[in-house]
Amino acid sequence: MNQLEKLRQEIDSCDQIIVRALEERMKAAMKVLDYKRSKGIPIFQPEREQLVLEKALAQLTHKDFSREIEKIYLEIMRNSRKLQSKQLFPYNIVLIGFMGAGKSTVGAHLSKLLEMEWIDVDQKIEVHQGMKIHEMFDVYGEAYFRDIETQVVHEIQDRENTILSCGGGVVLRAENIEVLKKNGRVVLLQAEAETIYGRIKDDCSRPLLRNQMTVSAIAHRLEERKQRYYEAADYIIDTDDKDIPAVCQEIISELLKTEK
Ligand SMILES: Nc1ncnc2c1ncn2[C@@H]1O[C@H](COP(=O)(O)OP(=O)(O)O)[C@@H](O)[C@H]1O
Ligand SMILES: O=C(O)C1=C[C@@H](OP(=O)(O)O)[C@@H](O)[C@H](O)C1
Ligand SMILES: [Mg+2]
Repeated sequence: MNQLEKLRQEIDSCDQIIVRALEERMKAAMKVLDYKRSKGIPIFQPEREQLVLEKALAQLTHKDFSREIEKIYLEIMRNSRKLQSKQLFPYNIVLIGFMGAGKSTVGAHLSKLLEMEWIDVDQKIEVHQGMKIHEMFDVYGEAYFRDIETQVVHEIQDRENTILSCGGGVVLRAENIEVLKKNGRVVLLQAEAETIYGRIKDDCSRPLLRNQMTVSAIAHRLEERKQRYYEAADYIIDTDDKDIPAVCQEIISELLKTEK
């Protein structure tokens, strides 16, 4: 055996240890998951990941490698979250609610937390059409936008284990909700008109509120749509006075509470 082969053997034996250890780690993570579920303990705890990372890095004898090992560890934990999410949420998490309820922001945050894929329907429409939503309303009108919205909803219907942030008007067509419910559970994010106003008053990207950004105009439109939101919702989350991480934790615990 030449020198290179001997050195490669060293790597091979390291790989054997790594693969075995990773497999054991994943099995242990699954056991922790089952235990937490049975006791109703929050499953995704970002602060715990930081501790795990610190403990792992403290074991290093060669501090020169700490940056690389840290990156590998972050990846291990990212994959662990992904594995757990696949097990816990084999369906799509569909976020609906009025403009400013937080569907897009919560979707992005949930996606990082759960390491699940995320589609923002409005963003997909913008890419699809090569223009902003408000331009689409101006140039082609709302009816055209609604048709594209329905088209995109159909395009994404076969997805699984994905977070889908919808536009506020997705409930206006029963067909959209029917399609989204095939593989998804619908979570309604709620907020009072005053809260919504506070969140979006300076944002002019929402054409339906462009010339009527007032609490009463929001309250009026909210009232018009309320029934549709409630009918579509499998879960309802109030978001007033909750920050984004708190809304995400509540969504997760509500979804896990009930096996529908
Ligand atoms: N729970 C919340 N607490 C504070 N700000 C929020 C909350 N949810 C959303 N926001 C803010 O409100 C604005 C609109 O949120 P967005 O996610 O675009 O809503 P939507 O997609 O439902 O229209 C953003 O600036 C976002 O940061
Ligand atoms: O409520 C609506 O009818 C709409 C909501 C918007 O999305 P957000 O709810 O994410 O703002 C966007 O789809 C479009 O401006 C129409
Ligand atoms: Mg949005």
